[in-house]
Amino acid sequence: MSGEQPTTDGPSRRAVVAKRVESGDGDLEEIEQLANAVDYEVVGRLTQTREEDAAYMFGEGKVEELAALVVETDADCVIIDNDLGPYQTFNIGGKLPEDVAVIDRFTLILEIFGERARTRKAQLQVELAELRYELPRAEAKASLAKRDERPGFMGLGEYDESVERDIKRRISDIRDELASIAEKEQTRREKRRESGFDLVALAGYTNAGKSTLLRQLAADLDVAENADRHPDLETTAESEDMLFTTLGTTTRRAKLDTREVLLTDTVGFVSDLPHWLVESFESTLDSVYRADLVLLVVDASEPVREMREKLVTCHDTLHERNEAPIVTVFNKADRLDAEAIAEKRAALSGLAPNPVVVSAREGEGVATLRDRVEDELPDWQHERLLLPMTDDTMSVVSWIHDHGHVEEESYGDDHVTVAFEAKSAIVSQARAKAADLSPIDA
Ligand SMILES: Nc1nc2c(ncn2[C@@H]2O[C@H](COP(=O)(O)OP(=O)(O)OP(=O)(O)O)[C@@H](O)[C@H]2O)c(=O)[nH]1
Ligand SMILES: [Mg+2]
Repeated sequence: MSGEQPTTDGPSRRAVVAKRVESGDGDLEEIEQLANAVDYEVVGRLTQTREEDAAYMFGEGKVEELAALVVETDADCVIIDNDLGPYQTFNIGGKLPEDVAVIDRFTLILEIFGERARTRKAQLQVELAELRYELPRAEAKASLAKRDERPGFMGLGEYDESVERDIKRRISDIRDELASIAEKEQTRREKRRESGFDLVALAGYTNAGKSTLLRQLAADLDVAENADRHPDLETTAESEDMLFTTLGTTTRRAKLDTREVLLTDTVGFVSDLPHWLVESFESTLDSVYRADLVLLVVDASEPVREMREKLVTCHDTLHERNEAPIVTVFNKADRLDAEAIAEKRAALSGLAPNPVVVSAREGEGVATLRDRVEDELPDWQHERLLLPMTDDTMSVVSWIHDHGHVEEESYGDDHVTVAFEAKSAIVSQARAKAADLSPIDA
C-alpha cells in the first residue's frame, strides 16, 4: 500500500467489503452491487458472525485481519456493510494503513445518490441526507475536542459548536427549499388529476425493473403530442443492471382502454435505510404516497427468501403513508418456467396476493397488467348532463371530452345532451360548469 495514492474517482478504486451479522452467514452480494454502482472494484471480502463490538463493530482481531487483507489486496478503502458509529469508524481507521478510507453502508449509498442526482431537488435531498449523517458526527467530534486530549480528531482540525450550528442552519434552509418544490409539485399533480389523469406509481426494490416496465407500459404513446400541456413530462427512464439507476422521478403518460394514466417511476427501495435517509427523499416518495394505484415491482427471478425480504422492505416503506391499492408485479418472468412461478406465487401469497406476472423486457404479460390497472383504479362515475345552448356551451362540451370519456352526445333545438364517464371530481366540475351555462332568467 505504501506510496500508492488512492484515487478518488474513475474505475480504479479497490475496495475490501466487510460485514458483521448477528447470526447466520453474512451475505455480501448487495453491498458488492452497491459498490459496483459507483465503480469500486471489490478485491477482498470478509464477514463475521458475532454481536456488535462497541469500539470496533467487529471483534478487534477481525479488524486486524481486515487490515492484513487490505495490505495483501492493495485496497484503497474498506466498505463496511453496517451502520458504523463515529467512534467505530475512527477506531477501525486507526488499525488500517494510512490513507485507507473507511466507508459504511450509508456513506456508500449517499455516494451513489450523489452521483445520480441530476435535478435540483435530487441534489438537495442528497445534501440533506449528508448533513443529517454528518450532524451527530460533528457533535461527537466537538465533544472529543472539548476533552482536549484529541484535538484534530479524525485529522480534520479544530472543532467547536459553530460547525454544528452551520450544519443545522443549512439543514433548515434545504428543508425550506424542498418544501417549496414539493408545493409546486403538489399543485401540478392536482392539475393532472383535475384533467382526468389517474396517477399510477411504480415502486419497488432497486433493480427490480421499474424503469423497464415504465417504458413497456408507455410504449405506444407519444409524449411529444401533449408536450405543451405537460411541459414537465420527461421522456426518458433509463435502466441498467445497476442499483439506483433512477433517482428522482420520471413521469410518462399511458393510455389504457378507457382511461389515461400518468405513470411515475421512482427511486428504488433498499433495506436497512435509516429513517433520516428515507425522510430526506420524502418528496420523491411523495409521488408514490399520493398515487391512485401503486404497482409494486419485484424481481421474481430471485430466490423466494430474497423476494420475501425485499417485499417486506417495500411494504414497510409504503405502509405508513400509502392509501392506494397495491398491485404486485412479478417481473423478469422470462427467466423462470411456469412451475417456478407457481411455487413462488404460493410461497408469497400472504405478502403478494394475486400478483401479475410479466416480463418487462420481453413485453409478456404487460397487456394483462394494463387490464389489471384499469380494474383496480378507483371507479369512474357516469353522468348525463343537459346543457342549454349558449355561447359557451361548446367549450364545456369539449372540456368534458378532454377530461372524461364521452359515451353519447346529441343535439336538440336549444340544448345539448352529453352522457359521459369520468372521475367523480371531474363530474362535479362538469355539473358546476353546466349550472353556470343556465340563462339568468331560467
Ligand atoms: N431478464 C429480464 N431482465 C429485466 C427485466 N426487466 C428489467 N430487467 C433488467 O433488470 C435490470 C434493472 O432494470 P431497471 O428497469 O433499471 O430497474 P429499476 O427497478 O428501475 O432499478 P433502479 O432504478 O436502479 O431502482 C436491467 O438490466 C434490466 O434490463 C425482465 O423482464 N427480464
Ligand atoms: Mg429505475
